[in-house]
Amino acid sequence: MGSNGESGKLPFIEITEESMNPSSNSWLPTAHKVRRALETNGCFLAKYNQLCPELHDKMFKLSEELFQLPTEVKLKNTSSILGFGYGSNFSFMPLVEYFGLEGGATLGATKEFTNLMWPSGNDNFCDTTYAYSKLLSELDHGVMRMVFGSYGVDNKYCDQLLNSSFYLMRFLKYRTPKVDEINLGLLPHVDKNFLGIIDTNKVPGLEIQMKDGQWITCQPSPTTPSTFLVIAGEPFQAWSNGRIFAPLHKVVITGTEEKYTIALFSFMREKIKVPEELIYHEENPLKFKEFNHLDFLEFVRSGGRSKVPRLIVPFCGV
Ligand SMILES: O=C(O)CCC(=O)C(=O)O
Ligand SMILES: [Fe+2]
Repeated sequence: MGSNGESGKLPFIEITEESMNPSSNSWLPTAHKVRRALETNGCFLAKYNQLCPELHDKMFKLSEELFQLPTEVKLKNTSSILGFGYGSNFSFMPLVEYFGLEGGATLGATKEFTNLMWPSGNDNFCDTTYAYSKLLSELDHGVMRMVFGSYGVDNKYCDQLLNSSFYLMRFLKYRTPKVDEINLGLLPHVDKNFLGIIDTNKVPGLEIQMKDGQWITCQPSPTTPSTFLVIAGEPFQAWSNGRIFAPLHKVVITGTEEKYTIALFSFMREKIKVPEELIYHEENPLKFKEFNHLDFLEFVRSGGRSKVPRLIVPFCGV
């Protein structure tokens, strides 16, 4: 994904191996940029060369193979958590179809998913998916460490939270609309994960609403490979006492080509609690009570709330 046209508005930040190392000179300046971007609009484009274009291409080819499996096989991908398994044929957004690899970026869960989809094995899918998701998870954790560090939050607290994280790797495919069919790929929503890393094939369609209300298109650019969208979800907003913005976004399919997306979403097992460093009792009092991330997902699922875009304030706002 890259920037051009309207998506020029998204900051573009280079995250190198060196700048991900907290003892390097470039770490803190990069951390401040990352934090400012997430506070301003809740997302930015990360140029991350550790994940090379060859691995990206290989992963997207395998994703096409995954979507070619028979429906009865696809339906075996289930989960007790809303949106974590296989989904398709939604009347309100008919173009999208997706799989969820729960426990993404771990070899065990990747093997389990592969064996469920290909009972006779598919080592190429398993090895590539694991290598790819591992690199994306390092970017995800690297970005979180930067935000925590930029706020001056105690490292111990940061480690405790990050060590409790787990991932959902989601594979999405959007077919093109038939005549007279709506072109909405994904309803406008705000993510319920902590942080997300999004990769796409060359087909555009992701639109994000900036804090000022303007919608921008996130345009994949052939001239900037190894570029990924980093996007904050509502739990990160609560953790930061409201300083990180979690943007509304949707997918609209206008062209004649199918869009494929691969996303890695992080979730926390440890309670999410605003760090002391982010509460100034007079001017910036506590705005969110501590909460359990999985309880938040259950709150979203229950009571017919799943189409309400913003739910963190009703869930744990003070
Ligand atoms: O396909 C995309 O670009 C967006 C996916 C997304 O927003 C999601 O899965 O929450
Ligand atoms: Fe999303």
